[in-house]
Amino acid sequence: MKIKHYPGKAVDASLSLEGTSAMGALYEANWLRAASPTNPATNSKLSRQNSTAGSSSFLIEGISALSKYQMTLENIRQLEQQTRDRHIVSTIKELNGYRPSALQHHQQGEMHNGWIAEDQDEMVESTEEKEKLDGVVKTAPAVNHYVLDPTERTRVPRPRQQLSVKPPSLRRSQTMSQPPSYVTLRSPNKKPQNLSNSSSSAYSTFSSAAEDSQDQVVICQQPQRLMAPPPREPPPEPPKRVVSKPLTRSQTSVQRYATIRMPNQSTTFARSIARPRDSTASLRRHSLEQAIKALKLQEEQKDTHPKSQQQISPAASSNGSSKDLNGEGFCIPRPRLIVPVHTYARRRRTGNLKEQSSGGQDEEEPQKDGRVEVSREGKYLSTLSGAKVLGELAILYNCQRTATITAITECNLWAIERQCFQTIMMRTGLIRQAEYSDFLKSVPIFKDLADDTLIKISDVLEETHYQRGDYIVRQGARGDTFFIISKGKVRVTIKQQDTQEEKFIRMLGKGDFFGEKALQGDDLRTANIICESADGVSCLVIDRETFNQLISNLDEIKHRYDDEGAMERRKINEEFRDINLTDLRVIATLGVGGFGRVELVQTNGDGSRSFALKQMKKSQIVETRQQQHIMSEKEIMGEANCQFIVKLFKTFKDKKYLYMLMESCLGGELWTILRDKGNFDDSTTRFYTACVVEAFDYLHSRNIIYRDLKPENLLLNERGYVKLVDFGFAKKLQTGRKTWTFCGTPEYVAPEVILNRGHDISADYWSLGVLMFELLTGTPPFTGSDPMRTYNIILKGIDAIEFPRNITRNASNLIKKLCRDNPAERLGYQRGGISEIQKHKWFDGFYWWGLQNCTLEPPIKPAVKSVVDTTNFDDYPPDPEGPPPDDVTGWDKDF
Ligand SMILES: Nc1ncnc2c1ncn2[C@@H]1O[C@H](COP(=O)(O)OP(=O)(O)OP(=O)(O)O)[C@@H](O)[C@H]1O
Ligand SMILES: Nc1nc2c(ncn2[C@@H]2O[C@@H]3COP(=O)(O)O[C@H]3[C@H]2O)c(=O)[nH]1
Ligand SMILES: Nc1nc2c(ncn2[C@@H]2O[C@@H]3COP(=O)(O)O[C@H]3[C@H]2O)c(=O)[nH]1
Repeated sequence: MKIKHYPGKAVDASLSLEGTSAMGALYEANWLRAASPTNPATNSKLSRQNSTAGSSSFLIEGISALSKYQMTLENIRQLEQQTRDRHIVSTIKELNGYRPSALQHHQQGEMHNGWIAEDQDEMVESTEEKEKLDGVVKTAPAVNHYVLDPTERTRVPRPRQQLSVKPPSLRRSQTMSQPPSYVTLRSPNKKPQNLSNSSSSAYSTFSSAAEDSQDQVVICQQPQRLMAPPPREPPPEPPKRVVSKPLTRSQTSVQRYATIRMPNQSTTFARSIARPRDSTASLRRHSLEQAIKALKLQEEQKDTHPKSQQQISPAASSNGSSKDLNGEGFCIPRPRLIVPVHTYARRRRTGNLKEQSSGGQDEEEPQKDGRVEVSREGKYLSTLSGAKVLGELAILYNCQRTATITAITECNLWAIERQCFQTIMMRTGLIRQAEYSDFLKSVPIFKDLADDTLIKISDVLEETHYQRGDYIVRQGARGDTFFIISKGKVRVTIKQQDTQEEKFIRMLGKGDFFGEKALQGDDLRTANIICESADGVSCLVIDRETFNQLISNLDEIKHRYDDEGAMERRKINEEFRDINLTDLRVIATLGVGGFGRVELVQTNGDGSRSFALKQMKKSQIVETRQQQHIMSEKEIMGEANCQFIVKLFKTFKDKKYLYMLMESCLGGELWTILRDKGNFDDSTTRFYTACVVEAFDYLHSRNIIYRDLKPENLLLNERGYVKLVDFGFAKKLQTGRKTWTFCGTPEYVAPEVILNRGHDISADYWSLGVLMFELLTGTPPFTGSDPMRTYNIILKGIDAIEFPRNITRNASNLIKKLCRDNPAERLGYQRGGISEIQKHKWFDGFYWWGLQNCTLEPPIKPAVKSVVDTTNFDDYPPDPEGPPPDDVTGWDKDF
């Protein structure tokens, strides 16, 4: 569920429980008045002209309707549970004004007059709508309105992150000290409020609307402010009104009922104006119509079993619910309904309202159900008849009537008073919340969650229903929701890459969940979920925000549907679960990085293996504002399960350092070998480049950008295979999104990074071209005496670079295709993806399969005599700086 914000007052969304006792008294008074034969309201003529129905018939009907309604409150609830239409359910839920969270939002909202939230900007699509909302913002107090939006929307690109600066390295300027041009990207400014476009029409509560003059009975009337009314004859004198001044909020419903029974009157409740979208409106209407149908059904049943009819006294029905929600003696107040019947006279339709919908049969049609016509701004919208609900929008949004309803035949309408309606919603909502909590508690993965967490979840979840064969989730689609199956079975399938056929994976049933992967990853669904049960599937749906806050940390959720690789990875990590820092013994230093040293270590009890322990000074990470990068490094390396990426087994921390325990690669850095050899031949370069292509394939298919390719970050294992290390700049991107962090190594950085145009995985293909060039020649193609000069050379492009003769034509062709100025033109980034690189002529005959299975013989076999042999590494003197200061600020709590 997403939170959408509507201007206006959130009265409907914020009914507090304390209010119910006062409300109870009000209802009681209303009930008595409605039931009393001397009630002036009931004595007044019904809207049917010259009706002989009279007050007594109305009264009788009113009382019996009242008791029936009280009996059928539960019906509404049952309807909510039974209905298969997900819109109905979500809508009814949406109507519930009971949520404590909604109340809080409302209270906050009231302090924020005149705002439009970002979400709202997204929601309002047309300028016209925006303008109207702007107007609303000015005139109406703020409201928080909760809307389930089933469409999974796109996100706004993240603003550029802070300039990333890593400390200088020993050998190469590893990261840019300053970008050449630094442009701070800000979040898009919030739309300025258009205060001049006020929509606060001084709309009279009982304005005698234009339609009044047209011999029509207007039941609800839309304010006329949006359209200049056509010139008309002056309206005839309106009939004398029972209530002549506008109602205020505190006035009782009895007074309002008195007014609504006025014949030939338009009845509207003037409040702040907020115009809900029509789609939402129609959803709501639909749900209420279903509710009324259920009421009717029950009534019919009662008619056929008259003995079962009981008249419920207000005292007996007013308080107490069948369900004690919390077991603490709290009873949900049972709302009392005042259901007077309003009769509206049938009138001939006039004006510009569309005729054809009724097929001109109005005159002849029997009067059985009654029909009304809906129009807006003078334009015909629809004709409603029999068990349809209308007038709910003004109540829900506390706004002026959004359409005009005109009786076109004789109609009997049942009216539910605002507060009563709200109470029904509150009550049914609370009952449902309790049911959801109970259900969640019965689901094993949630059983250990705290009660208040379960309540929070039940508070926001939405129930949806699907028919057999429906794709609940489609692989590749964007996803923003998490599902728990409450009824039925679904089938999980995954499209095969080669055949595109859907492979059956598993069945999921009641209590199972799905949809977590898109929320944890890059938004995209990784499998299809198809409704399997003949009688449909019901799911409880949770929005991303709630998922992240309350559920995502559950281990079971994270790993239930791990693919093979992830499972294997987890097993590996399990192995290291019990290893502590104190169990590790330092053998020698393997390297020095930006934040500290990398030591070769062994565990105390096991001399057969060795590990690399990267030790990073916390104070230095904070100084250079690299906290986020370090967290990302841990996450990406800790999850990666690729033989071309160094594995991270465990992390530790103390007051001064963060530690990463990794697999050790004792063949040394590719940089060292390159330095010693000067340059590599074509085939050696091909092997190492291919290893990187494999690593990139793994990362890019997960939408992870690496951003720090260079020979220093390529380590050889004892066999001579190359692995990517140092994921300090790696980042998981949202699909289709770019990132703006200025980072990398000057010689390897792509032009769009320098120009701060936003970059993505295509920047890695650029650096792959640079790597090829450096491996083949010993020097990167773009090399200046300082980073600024280097950037200038990069911006001149690869075509300005002279290729030495030892670079073959195919190699130079591939380098040029990788180092295209335009990221979209780079090989690997186009339709064929990374396979385009693998298929390039330069790789002709390369044994990719052998590489992937590690059966291919590497070109250089490093000399590694034992698991503690560090001869392939340079010698490093002890750290001259000594230990860093403590950092106990806690930023690293998740490390
Ligand atoms: N798993 C490992 N096995 C062997 N040596 C390693 C390993 N990890 C790192 N090293 C050595 O330590 C050096 C520094 O490691 P790394 O690049 O991860 O640190 P860093 O602080 O991120 O460095 P940089 O400043 O280059 O970004 C590497 O270049 C390499 O020589
Ligand atoms: N805005 C709108 N209201 C409609 C439509 N069809 C029926 N209605 C009903 O007309 C009612 C007019 O009063 P409300 O705005 O309270 O609630 C409105 C709806 O219940 C429609 O297409 N648009
Ligand atoms: N990728 C994957 N998803 C699965 C599997 N079994 C169940 N699922 C669920 O299918 C869901 C499809 O949408 P998501 O990718 O969001 O989350 C996925 C998982 O919750 C499986 O074996 N692999």
